[in-house]
Amino acid sequence: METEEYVERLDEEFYKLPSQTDLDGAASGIITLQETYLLYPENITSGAITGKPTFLGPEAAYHLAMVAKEQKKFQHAFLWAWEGLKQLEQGTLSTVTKVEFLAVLSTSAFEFGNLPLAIISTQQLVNQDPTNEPARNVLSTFKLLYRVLTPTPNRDIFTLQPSNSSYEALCRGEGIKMTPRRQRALFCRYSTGGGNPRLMYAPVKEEDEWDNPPIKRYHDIISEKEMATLKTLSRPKLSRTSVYHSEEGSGISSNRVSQGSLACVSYSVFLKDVEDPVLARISQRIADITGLDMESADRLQVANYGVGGHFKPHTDSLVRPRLSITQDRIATVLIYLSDVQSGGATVFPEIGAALQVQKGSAVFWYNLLRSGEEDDNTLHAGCPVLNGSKWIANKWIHERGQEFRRQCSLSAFE
Ligand SMILES: O=C(O)CCC(=O)C(=O)O
Ligand SMILES: [Fe+2]
Repeated sequence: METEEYVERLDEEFYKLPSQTDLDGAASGIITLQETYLLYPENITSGAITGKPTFLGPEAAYHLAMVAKEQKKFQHAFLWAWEGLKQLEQGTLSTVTKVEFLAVLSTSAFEFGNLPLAIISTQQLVNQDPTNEPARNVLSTFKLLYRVLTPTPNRDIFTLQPSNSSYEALCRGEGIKMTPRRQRALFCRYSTGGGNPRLMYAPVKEEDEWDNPPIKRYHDIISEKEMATLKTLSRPKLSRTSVYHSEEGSGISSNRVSQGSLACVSYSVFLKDVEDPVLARISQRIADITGLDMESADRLQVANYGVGGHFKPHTDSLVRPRLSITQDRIATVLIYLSDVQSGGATVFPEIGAALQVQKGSAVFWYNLLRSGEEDDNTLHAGCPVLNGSKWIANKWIHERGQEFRRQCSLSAFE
């Protein structure tokens, strides 16, 4: 092959390779996972994500450290630089030098609030590179600070501390606020949707997931074949998720994280009922089970999250401004179209609930109180997927048409 032709071919292939944005997105996704699930670099390399050891060499460690530093996550920056340095010392060849790692250790230890470690790292940096004038200056500044500052306990940079976000705790399975007494009042039953003829012969398995606000789970409400059809219909149309934001207008939001990367995505699509008989069937099934009218509901939204993909705490109701004549999203039906090896639960930080991903089941709750007010307790989030691929489908049911199906209340608290 002629050189020119070869170069042309390379150009053609080049766009398929991950871009810098992809790599930064992947790194950012890994750091999100580390924060949420309290993972150290060695957990990542020994297989927390894929289930088998993942080789991340010194270059990857350095990239992760730099991305973490840029996001002011200095502990993670330190730990990744430490990991990279360890690999160099074990003899792994690398284009990143010891000096570069020591520089990251020095700044991140200082920014994190561990001055002695910052001094040790900078001292080593100067030892490695005695001509490095800026490093020598930094070292004397650190030493001076050490002498003049009132001693405070050094923050332990080697131990990850959980943040005080109840969303992240719930994702790790901590802080679930259910008491045994309340638990005893949660039941499973076969439901006919209040005597719906279509469910008389084939009642659905209904389980109380939560009491207040009530959250129900319906098991086996969609077949393997139907789930496969939804995925097949969605795949060619999936695009980065956009979320409505009253302040920002409609647009791609970082709320549901895509990061534009290969490794860390949430893609979604709305499917019309006319697209396939499966969609009309699902709408009908939801109507039968919930007893609500589907006329004003949104189209079915199918979404897929890759590793690191998540959806930050939000409510599904639109409330202000009430945009559509079909009024607000009175209720949500969230169908799980896949299992997830690890991570990805749906959590409710205000009430301390965590719903596990369970393929073929759907969860249902009201976003609005009977008074029409938004129920703040329905704030919820999709936890980052740690291992696997998560598929869901959302049906948002609107107020219009439910006037005779769900009684209103004059009390603001019901
Ligand atoms: O992914 C989840 O578990 C939650 C998704 C969600 O809340 C939404 O799509 O509105
Ligand atoms: Fe939601």
